[in-house]
Amino acid sequence: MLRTLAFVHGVLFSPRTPPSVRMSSTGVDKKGVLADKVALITGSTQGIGFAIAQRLARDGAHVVVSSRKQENVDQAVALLKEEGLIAKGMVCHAGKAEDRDKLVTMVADQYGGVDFLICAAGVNPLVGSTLGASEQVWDKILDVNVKSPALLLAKLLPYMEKRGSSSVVLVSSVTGYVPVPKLGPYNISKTALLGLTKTLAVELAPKGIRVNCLVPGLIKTDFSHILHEDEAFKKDFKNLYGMQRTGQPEDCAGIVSFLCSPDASYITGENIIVAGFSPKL
Ligand SMILES: NC(=O)c1ccc[n+]([C@@H]2O[C@H](COP(=O)([O-])OP(=O)(O)OC[C@H]3O[C@@H](n4cnc5c(N)ncnc54)[C@H](O)[C@@H]3O)[C@@H](O)[C@H]2O)c1
Repeated sequence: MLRTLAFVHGVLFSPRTPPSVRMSSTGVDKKGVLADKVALITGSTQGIGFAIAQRLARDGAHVVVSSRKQENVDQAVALLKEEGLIAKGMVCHAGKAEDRDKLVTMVADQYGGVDFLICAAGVNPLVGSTLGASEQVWDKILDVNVKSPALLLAKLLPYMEKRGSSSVVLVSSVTGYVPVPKLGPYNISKTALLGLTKTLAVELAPKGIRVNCLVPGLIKTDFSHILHEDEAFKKDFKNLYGMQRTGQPEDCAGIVSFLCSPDASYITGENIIVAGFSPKL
């Protein structure tokens, strides 16, 4: 007699598999596809970064969350631990070299390095004309959004190449494909990340490190609150692209877990759009 089988993210369960085998009393999926792996996620105390950290931890990884303020780091770690997940945290302003160095030292001391690096930290200090942007604005956007993933990865590289199956996920935006007016330097930084993904994927492939890119569309977070408060924009957006719901941070998390998992072991250099539409069409 045929039994119904469920395939859950690389693990096959029959309906008779007791839930305790899948999920321990602590909430961590001990047999999770990312079990015993270590993931470092920048900009991860809320929004998309937090949803990714939570998902990777639910899939078995030890996660290290970070952002600019200690209280936010503490709160995010506490939330993850409340769920029985394995999490640590450290303050890291992604644009500051000394903060990046401290983070690298911490993960090297505690875990001997990391298997996965997810760069979710991103800023946009300007709504206005591209050519009206000050040099300070350009520097801030390019420092945090574009340079910091490359500089952090450079420091982590000696540890990541030893792990054997490392994965990096950069976080771009559909504005990198389809520029949103008045967000010029931000749009440009997100296009640069598509290029950074391609270049690093080729450069790091011989070292066994895969580099892919998450490309979110409009996702409901504090970062995008101005757009969500604009009812006319949201109506046009829904009419134009069809999906009648708003993207949530969790919509971006499963794909990152997949990109880190062995199921994606032959996938590198890809930009994967999670936007409710495809700007490539
Ligand atoms: N929300 C969207 O619609 C959307 C769409 C496309 C791309 N993105 C990208 O997704 C990423 C996450 O955005 P979000 O919407 O989750 O924002 P969010 O504001 O909800 O969360 C951003 C997180 O990054 C942290 N952060 C901000 N600046 C930082 C810095 N300099 N160093 C370290 N941490 C920093 C914040 O403290 C917070 O934890 C960003 O790179 C953003 O560009 C967001």
